[in-house]
Amino acid sequence: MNVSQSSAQSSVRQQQHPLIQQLADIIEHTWQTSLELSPYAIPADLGYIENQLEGETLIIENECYQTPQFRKLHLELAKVGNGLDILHCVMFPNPAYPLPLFGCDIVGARGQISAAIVDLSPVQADRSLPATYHFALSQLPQMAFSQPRDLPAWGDIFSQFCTFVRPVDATENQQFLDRVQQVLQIHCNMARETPPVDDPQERTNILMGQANYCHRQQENDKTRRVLEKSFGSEWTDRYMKTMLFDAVA
Ligand SMILES: C=CC1=C(C)C(=O)N/C1=C\C1=NC(=C\c2[nH]c(/C=C3\NC(=O)C(CC)=C3C)c(C)c2CCC(=O)O)/C(CCC(=O)O)=C1C
Repeated sequence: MNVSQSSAQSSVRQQQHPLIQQLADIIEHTWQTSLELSPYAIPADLGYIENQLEGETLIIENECYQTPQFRKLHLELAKVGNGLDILHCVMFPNPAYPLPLFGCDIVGARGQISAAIVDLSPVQADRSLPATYHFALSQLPQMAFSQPRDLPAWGDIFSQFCTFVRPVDATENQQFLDRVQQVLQIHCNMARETPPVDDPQERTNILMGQANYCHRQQENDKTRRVLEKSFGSEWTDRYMKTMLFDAVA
């Protein structure tokens, strides 16, 4: 099933910022070529969402898969009116695997990306990444971004390797794209090589780490406000808890 081609052809990404289009294609291509994808059923009303409010159309497109190592791969593209373009991506490991959480968020307004973040976030209680990841990420080439951004308080869930920037030109857009591709490829390669854990306590620790990540991400009021404006707080709360950041614990 060549999903990436079909989804790339008929996707909202054609109406979004080029960096978001390229990132969505790269993420899909890397998943297709590095992981054994299976379908992941999402509620029929949440696959493609279009909402008109005060003349402004909000379009959300969700794509989900699963693999032996990942209970959910989620790629979401959203377009708010003709102003806001968003790419959201989270890879939730199967809690039997001691793997970090890959997360990526790109927000663009009127042709300028204002927030671009990519991270492999630890689930360990001491906030450390597995040594193999730490080594691989520390080997990545240093990148210079002229406008690094400060993380909000809930951003203590991100690792020391987190890239959070406002890319200012085509060179920095390309650098960010390269970084996402490098991080994603490391993650897919590591995931394939990582055996599941048997120890019940270790599995509990993984579940707790994922739950913490999801609960902290739900503190992002920038996301909440955009969704609430179109769908109200009750819908938004359910959406953030069941589609964007659904903890299994
Ligand atoms: C892996 C990390 C990560 C993941 C997975 C994630 O979902 N968010 C993540 C991070 C993150 N996002 C941020 C900001 C914004 N997010 C949105 C909106 C949406 N983002 C979405 O995914 C969706 C659902 C489609 C919507 C609607 C807007 C509008 C902004 C403001 C843009 C700006 O400041 O220039 C910030 C800065 C928060 C701050 O400074 O307080 C961080 C750290």
